[in-house]
Amino acid sequence: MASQDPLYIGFDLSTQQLKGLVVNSDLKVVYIAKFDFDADSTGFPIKKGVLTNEAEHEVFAPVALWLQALDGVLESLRKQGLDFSRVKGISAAGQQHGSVYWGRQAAGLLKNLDASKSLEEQLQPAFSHPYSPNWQDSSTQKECDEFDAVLGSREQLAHVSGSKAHHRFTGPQILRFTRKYPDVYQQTDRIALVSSFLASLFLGRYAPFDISDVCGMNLWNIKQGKFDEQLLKLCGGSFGVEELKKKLGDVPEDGGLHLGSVHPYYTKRYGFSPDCTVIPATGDNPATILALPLRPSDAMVSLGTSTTFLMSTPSYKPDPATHFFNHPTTPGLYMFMLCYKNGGLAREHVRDAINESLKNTPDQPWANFDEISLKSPALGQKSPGDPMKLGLFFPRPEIVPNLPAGQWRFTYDPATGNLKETTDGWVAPQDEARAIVESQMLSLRLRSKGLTQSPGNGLPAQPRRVYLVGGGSKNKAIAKIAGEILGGVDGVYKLDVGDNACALGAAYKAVWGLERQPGQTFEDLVGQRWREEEFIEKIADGYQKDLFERYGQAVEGFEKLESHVVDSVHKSRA
Ligand SMILES: Nc1ncnc2c1ncn2[C@@H]1O[C@H](COP(=O)(O)OP(=O)(O)O)[C@@H](O)[C@H]1O
Ligand SMILES: O=C(CO)[C@@H](O)[C@H](O)COP(=O)(O)O
Repeated sequence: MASQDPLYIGFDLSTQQLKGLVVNSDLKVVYIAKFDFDADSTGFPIKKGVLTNEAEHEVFAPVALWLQALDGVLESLRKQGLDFSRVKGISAAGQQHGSVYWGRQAAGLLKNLDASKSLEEQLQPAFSHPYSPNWQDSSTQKECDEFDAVLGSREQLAHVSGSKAHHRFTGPQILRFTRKYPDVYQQTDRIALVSSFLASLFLGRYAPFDISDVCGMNLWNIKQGKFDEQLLKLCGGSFGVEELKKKLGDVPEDGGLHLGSVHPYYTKRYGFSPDCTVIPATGDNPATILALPLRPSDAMVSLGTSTTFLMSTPSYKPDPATHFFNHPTTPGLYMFMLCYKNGGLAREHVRDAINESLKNTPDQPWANFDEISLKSPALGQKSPGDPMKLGLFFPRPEIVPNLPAGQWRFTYDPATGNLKETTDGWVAPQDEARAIVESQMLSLRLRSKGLTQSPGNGLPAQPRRVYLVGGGSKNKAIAKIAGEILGGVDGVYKLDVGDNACALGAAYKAVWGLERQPGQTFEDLVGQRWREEEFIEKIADGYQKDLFERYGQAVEGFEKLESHVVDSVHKSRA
């Protein structure tokens, strides 16, 4: 490859870090830089990337932290030797649902960015509110009840917007914001999503929302392709629809649109070419499905701070228990998603309890967790007639199902259907290593069964392949259990850049945006350049008949268990 061939950068502004990843036109990764919020930032009292106000169930992140991180990542790429003048396109991914509140000075400050100062030094006055509500926030129950009711039912809201109301979704968050900070709302010139905020920083002016990420707001009417007037009316509250529309801006349909060139801040400070083009930034989950030419029969499980289950599908089958978004690049396709708050951090909880109980934290902190989960029998059954051990492990309030923080442990006898809430027979924390992974995977299997199909040969419905991405995809013990439960006739795979899949998807979006032929789809372009042998690795078997059937029985027990816990929690609240 000639040294002047074009390069593309994808950024990933997630919960715990900002990453920047550079690829060439052959889709090969040539540079990676990471700014870890807890470890690398200065001046923010954050933990795992966020601040919390437990009294109001609020979780939020300081926006200035992200400004510091962006200069940090660009500096790091410079130190690694990246020649920024070769970068032809930029795209990005942001943690979904988070909102950024630009104040009246923002447009001027963005336009006049001064390359002799850092972004953090000059942009702090640009925000009417210094914090971005985070996807882990659960302060909006009242607003969610209003969203679920406004179109008649939560089913109808899911039908229109792709999801029932969720605490973290931007519409309910904005409505609460109008009530908690009415003056600040009035002083807000523009509301961004984390993704469009990042694109705005590169453009030096407000960037529009992306066609996929806009579906994480409970405001976008997916079938009509526009904001829903009734939902806007509710969300704008006493300030009205027109005021809100102005703050939200337009949403272009084309995920590969050329939004404009990078601001001179980046040409002067880092040596970007003045014609480096900014392509719409999308959500971190939509970007993740762009990390490979995903087929409708494949499933992706992102094991990040959240656990998400992702599929690309031509069928729109909204349901209050799941999410549908527009596909980030391809009209006519949708992204199906499940999202769990208790993903990586909940697994870390069990990992730490195990290391503590063994009074031994190895250099590889997951070693004990992995060893124990692999030697524990499936479902805790030492012999086939034993009851199955099933549980829910939620150190934080959960989204799926909507439950407060807590731990619930059961035994289930599939022969009689008998489910018993008990800790008898459980050895804590050891039994929890396998049980927490099983619990997370059983929930995914339960909720995705409507979208999977039989791969033929009389085999039961299941994904063709399961791709693991995100920080946890390095973990082969988790991969093995995932394959046993979810199946996958072709096996369980991880991407070569497994924990950077989201930034990779954003970088591929930039390649597609700049290099596509007229009418060429993302799948076609990436499919042609994709080199499977180099880019992915099979890390575990998928479908194994006996285990798949046994876990099929466990799914039935798990479904009962969840409704039992949901009922008892709701009764105790009533
Ligand atoms: N070897 C491992 N085994 C299991 N989980 C891991 C391992 N390494 C990292 N993780 C998990 O990855 C999570 C971070 O994933 P990442 O995708 O980078 O996060 P983000 O949600 O910020 O994008 C951490 O919370 C950690 O629990
Ligand atoms: O809320 C969701 C999806 O609905 C989360 O998946 C966020 O998008 C943040 O994810 P990570 O930081 O775990 O990547």
